[in-house]
Amino acid sequence: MRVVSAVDLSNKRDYAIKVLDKRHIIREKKVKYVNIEKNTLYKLDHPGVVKLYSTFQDSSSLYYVLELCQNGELLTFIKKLGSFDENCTRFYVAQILTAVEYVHSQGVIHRDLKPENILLDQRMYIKLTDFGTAKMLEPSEDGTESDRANSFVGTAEYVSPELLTEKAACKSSDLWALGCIIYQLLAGRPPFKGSNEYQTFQKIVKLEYSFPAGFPKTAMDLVSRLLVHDPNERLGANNTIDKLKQHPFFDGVDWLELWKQPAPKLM
Ligand SMILES: O=C(O)[C@@H]1CCC(=O)N(CCc2ccc(Cl)cc2)[C@H]1c1ccccc1Cl
Repeated sequence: MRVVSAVDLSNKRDYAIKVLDKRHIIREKKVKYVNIEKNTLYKLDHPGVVKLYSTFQDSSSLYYVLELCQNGELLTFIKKLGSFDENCTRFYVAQILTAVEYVHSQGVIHRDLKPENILLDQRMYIKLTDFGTAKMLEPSEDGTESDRANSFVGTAEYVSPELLTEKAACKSSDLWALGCIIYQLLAGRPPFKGSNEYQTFQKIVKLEYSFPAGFPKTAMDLVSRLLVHDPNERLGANNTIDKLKQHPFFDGVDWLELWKQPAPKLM
């Protein structure tokens, strides 16, 4: 998969064009994912979700014309700065949380949330991307977390226990990933990291992680309420994301101004 930038000469606007090689898609048996990404992205409309403007194809490739996120991946900034301070973490986690809340309200589970899939635009606001592995819940499936989607495993460090044991994701799986992202923003590394994928999976199912010295208390409490084995027990599970927003870690966040106020200076 390649992403090239493009300019629409009629309106001088910048776009990102995601180019997928058809042979590769067929070889990787991902034909259904290209449809999922298209249908999901066309359906979603939120400042924290990358916009899909159009798709086209030629004999060798599929093209997705997407909103350009000038500042690239959140992961780049975590690597550059080492970790975020509490104030910046609070802002970015609040933005990610409202974007995830919106995506879930549309009956969609992202299933592969991670700092590489969280892009930053010109204003340094977040935009969720890479919905190729998202799952659109059938209306009947949108019940408690016991309603599962089917087999797909995300990226090792962020995958939830239920995805490893029961091969099925639910909205709460995205909350687990959020817990991993909060930890990583403040600690500079994800909570579960083995020397290989299998080691990482073992740590996840055994809930084997600890907080580094100096990890802020309220953030520690929040992360420990998200990195919980039972998907139903995670803070915000079963469509109670408001309870998540009320956690003391978010004290001071103005949820109504979140997508209007200037992003904090990353330092
Ligand atoms: O759904 C659509 O918008 C069209 C419909 C017509 C069409 O042929 N395609 C491409 C289908 C496709 C999917 C995978 C491979 Cl490997 C080849 C073709 C679809 C398509 C075109 C461009 C980008 C994505 C998609 Cl799914």
